[in-house]
Amino acid sequence: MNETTATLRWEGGVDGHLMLLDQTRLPLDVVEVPCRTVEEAWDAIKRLVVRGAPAIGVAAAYGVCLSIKNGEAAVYDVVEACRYLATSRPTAVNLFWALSRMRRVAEAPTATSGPALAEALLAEARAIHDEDREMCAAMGRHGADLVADLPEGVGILTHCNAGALATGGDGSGLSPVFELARRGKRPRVWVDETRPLLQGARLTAWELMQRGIDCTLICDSMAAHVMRAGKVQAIFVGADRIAANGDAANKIGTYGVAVLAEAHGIPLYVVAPTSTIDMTLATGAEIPIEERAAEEVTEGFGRRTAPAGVRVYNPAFDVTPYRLIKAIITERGVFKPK
Ligand SMILES: CSC[C@H]1O[C@H](OP(=O)(O)O)[C@H](O)[C@@H]1O
Repeated sequence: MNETTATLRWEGGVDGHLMLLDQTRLPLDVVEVPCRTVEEAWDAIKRLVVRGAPAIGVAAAYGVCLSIKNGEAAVYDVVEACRYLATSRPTAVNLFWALSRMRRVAEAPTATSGPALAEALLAEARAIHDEDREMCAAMGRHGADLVADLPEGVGILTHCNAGALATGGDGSGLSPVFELARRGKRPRVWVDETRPLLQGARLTAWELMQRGIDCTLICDSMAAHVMRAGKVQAIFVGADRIAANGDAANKIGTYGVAVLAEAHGIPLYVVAPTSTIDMTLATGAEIPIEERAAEEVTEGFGRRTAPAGVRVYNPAFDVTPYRLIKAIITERGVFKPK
């Protein structure tokens, strides 16, 4: 399959709407779905139709623009849209960062209303999207530069999906992998399937195969064996929120990968735009961790694999302490947690 459909895009002008590549349908179907109301945008974020911290932020910014009616925007509607969209998912700080930018447009002392505010809101959402594209490219360069001395055929392990599907551009955690491939390094990627929602199996493997990059899908439980066999020289993951001390929240299972990485002397790199850094939180202990429905574990993708009524704990993220992170790669450069 060689599909190149944008993760998300705005169609039309101030009376336009948001188009999303429905990530719940991948890899079997490449389907775009429209969001024409703020409520539809909320639902798309909640159900992971669009997902990944930067992509959630960009989608929320466009979601605020869906409060525009007949080409006119009203401050009250914008503020209400921001409040509502902020309740969709709690962990990815990019969501709140993007919504605060949109709200500032409406509440600025020089703010306008009606058609002028509508144009200003759409311009801000487009700016957030364009900036994300640029950040993705920069993270790819910085990440590839950091591991430039690794040999051709370097083994890289990934967890979850931090590719183009998780951003408004060409990815965060996967961006250095794409850049290494462009530089002829022929990376060999070991893709954690990433239970329970299988973002690795469904999305990362799909993205890598789309680009002809060597990848091998493994169950999460196989990562230790693969590392011990010397098949992994570096690990790249994304992040949903990074605290001031460098602790990073990412998809559940990342902390376990980080502990395994330390045990095997393999560097683990977190790749995230600075919009993912939350300086209001001193440590990762304060990062809100989303808990999701039990059915994602007991009957993922419609097939029951656990007894009815079994108790389930389904945290969608965990926190990797900074001491297990070799470096944090952002669009502004590489930071090594002290
Ligand atoms: C580039 S951020 C990607 C980040 O988001 C994913 O979570 P979800 O799929 O639930 O949105 C995962 O934590 C990825 O690392």
